Amino acid sequence: MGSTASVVPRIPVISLRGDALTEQGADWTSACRATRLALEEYGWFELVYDVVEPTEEVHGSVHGAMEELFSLPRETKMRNKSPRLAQGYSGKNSVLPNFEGLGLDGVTDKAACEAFTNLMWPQGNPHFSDVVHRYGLMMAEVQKLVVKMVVESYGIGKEKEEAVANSTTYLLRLLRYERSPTVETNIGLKAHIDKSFITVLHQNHVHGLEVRSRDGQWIPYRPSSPSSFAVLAGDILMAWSNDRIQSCYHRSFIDSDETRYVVGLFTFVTGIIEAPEELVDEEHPLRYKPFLNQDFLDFYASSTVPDKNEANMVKLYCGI
Ligand SMILES: O=C(O)CCC(=O)C(=O)O
Ligand SMILES: [Fe+2]
Repeated sequence: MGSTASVVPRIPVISLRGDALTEQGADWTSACRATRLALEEYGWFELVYDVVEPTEEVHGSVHGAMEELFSLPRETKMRNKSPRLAQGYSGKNSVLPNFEGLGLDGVTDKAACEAFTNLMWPQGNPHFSDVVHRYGLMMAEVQKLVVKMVVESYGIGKEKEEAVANSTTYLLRLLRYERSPTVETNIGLKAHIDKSFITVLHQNHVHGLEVRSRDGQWIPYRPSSPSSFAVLAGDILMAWSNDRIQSCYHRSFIDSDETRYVVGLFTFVTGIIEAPEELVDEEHPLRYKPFLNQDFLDFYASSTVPDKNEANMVKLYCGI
């Protein structure tokens, strides 16, 4: 029997295949409960989503598309401009020397994928547009499934799930990590909390993500299969759940000589964020005033609090 003193906490792994994917399936209820508990206790989990075939081809196609995208000249990538947080082109600068990212808002909409593609390849690149659109749709399905499981496990009315689903926006971020030869640091992204509702991440075979546990230990993410997604709770989910779910604090590194590619789906909600009444009771009094996701993002962007990555920004914005 080993001591538990220095044991790194395990990450919850939830596998969705076969029966567990359908409401009628025998495992559905336990999968819903496991998902909710993982988000409540850890703020994230690994989801093995074994429903897309052939696995290697589906995921490999998007990594190939990213390779093609990031090999474009910097001036081309910089055409993807946005005043919004994390939506334009970022990285390969003194703040983020080992990182590069491009945002594609509205990825579930084919026209948005085409517009992004045409910005990068004015002569057109239907293959890229198609691959990214299909991958975005799949990730959106993953996100919807997670919302459905959480809502069901809390016993919240179906119309609330629909309300969330109908007002969700889908920002796809394509991320690339490569050790810069001119800097000492191996940091990819400094520790932070996503300002999203939910973040879904898929990486190639190169590791780098770490998530902080409640007792302050950094847990390295080592996906157990190529079909694994990391599902992270963002600040908006924390507020919506009335603090039952905690948003998760994470960071990334690049230690490898190989390039690390990550596809991230960051979802946001356009309507008013307000905890469902089922999540408010004597033991859990209302913790946040109703607010708009975009207003919170604007507040975050303009805030001058000393370390806004560490601070509980949503509490600061509308906590009761
Ligand atoms: O590189 C990763 O796995 C995480 C990326 C991330 O945290 C972000 O883009 O917000
Ligand atoms: Fe993040």
